[in-house]
Amino acid sequence: MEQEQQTPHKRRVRYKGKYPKKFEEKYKELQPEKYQDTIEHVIKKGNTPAGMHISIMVQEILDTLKIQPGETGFDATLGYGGHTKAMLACLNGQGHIYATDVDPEESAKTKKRLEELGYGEDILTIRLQNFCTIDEIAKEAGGFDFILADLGVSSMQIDNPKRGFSFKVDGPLDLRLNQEAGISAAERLDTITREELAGMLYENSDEPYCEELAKAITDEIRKGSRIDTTTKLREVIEKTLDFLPEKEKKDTIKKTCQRTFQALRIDVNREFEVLYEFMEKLPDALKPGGRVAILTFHSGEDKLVKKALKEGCRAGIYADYSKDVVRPSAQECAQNGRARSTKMRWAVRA
Ligand SMILES: C[S@@+](CC[C@H](N)C(=O)[O-])C[C@H]1O[C@@H](n2cnc3c(N)ncnc32)[C@H](O)[C@@H]1O
Repeated sequence: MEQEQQTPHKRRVRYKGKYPKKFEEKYKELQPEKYQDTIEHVIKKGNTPAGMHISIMVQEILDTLKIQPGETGFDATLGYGGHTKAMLACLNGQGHIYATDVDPEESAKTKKRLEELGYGEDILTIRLQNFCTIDEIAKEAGGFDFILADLGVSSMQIDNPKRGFSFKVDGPLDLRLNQEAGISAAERLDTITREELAGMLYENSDEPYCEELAKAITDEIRKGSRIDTTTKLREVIEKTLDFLPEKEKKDTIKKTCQRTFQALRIDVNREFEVLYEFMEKLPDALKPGGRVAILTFHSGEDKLVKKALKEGCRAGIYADYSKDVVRPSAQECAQNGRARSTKMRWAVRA
């Protein structure tokens, strides 16, 4: 008799209560191919399934970029690949998209996912590279007919506690888009001066309590207590703002946590520097008549993009650009809370 193949039994992830709460416990959401019903249910409730990213303003981007079969495009921020997939569909099998991301962990998963959908190297080239190297990629591609940049972080990165992006869950205070390069936010705090930290909080996220926070954080570190987890940083913020009246304390602490984490993320990933470089190189990467759409998520990014496009248009580099910002619909914001802060700007190369 043939021996029956023994596959080791894998125990279901254990969690307290009726539904899993922690990222790593959400085993159904983390296997979307197997649990499609769960994914649909989570999205319908206005949430993003663990390990997934819901692409923002997809239709508005496609309307702006007007992609035609045979064209060559660049997706500067691959992420989960939702926008890339929608743009690839417009090519209808003819043309090519180049895409970059600096996150080795997530871009490997996205590459595999898109390959399984039939988007191989013949139509899609994925590079683990910073989008500020757009000039090198444009040279290889012979210029682009369309370019998309959906700035910031993906939901997979925010929700994974090991990445340290969220003050809501405990994890190492890392905040790097690429955990294999550079230094973590905890390491950055180890040696930062009070003045430098106050400046960073103010410049990167307009933090009104930048002075108080910079003092509290650097005092804590000087006492020998490293701030190396998301919880420790949140606790210092809570203690520093404890003087606030009860009725505004909770909300202000939440907003201060958001701004502080954002400021550190911008710093460790040099987000303003690389965005500035990208905007400088953008005109030469676009073919005449080529179109670009850029999604930003905070005022610092938006100001930088707006200024570059406006000056470019004045100088005759762009034939047209978005005078007003384009926002996601109320319906999209209701379905996906993470879309609420999105602003889209576009331009057409002269
Ligand atoms: C908002 S997500 C993009 C989501 C994507 N559009 C989608 O539909 O799934 C932003 C992505 O850009 C990547 N990223 C951020 N800054 C980058 C940079 N300077 N160069 C390359 N990738 C970057 C992040 O790692 C993240 O995966």
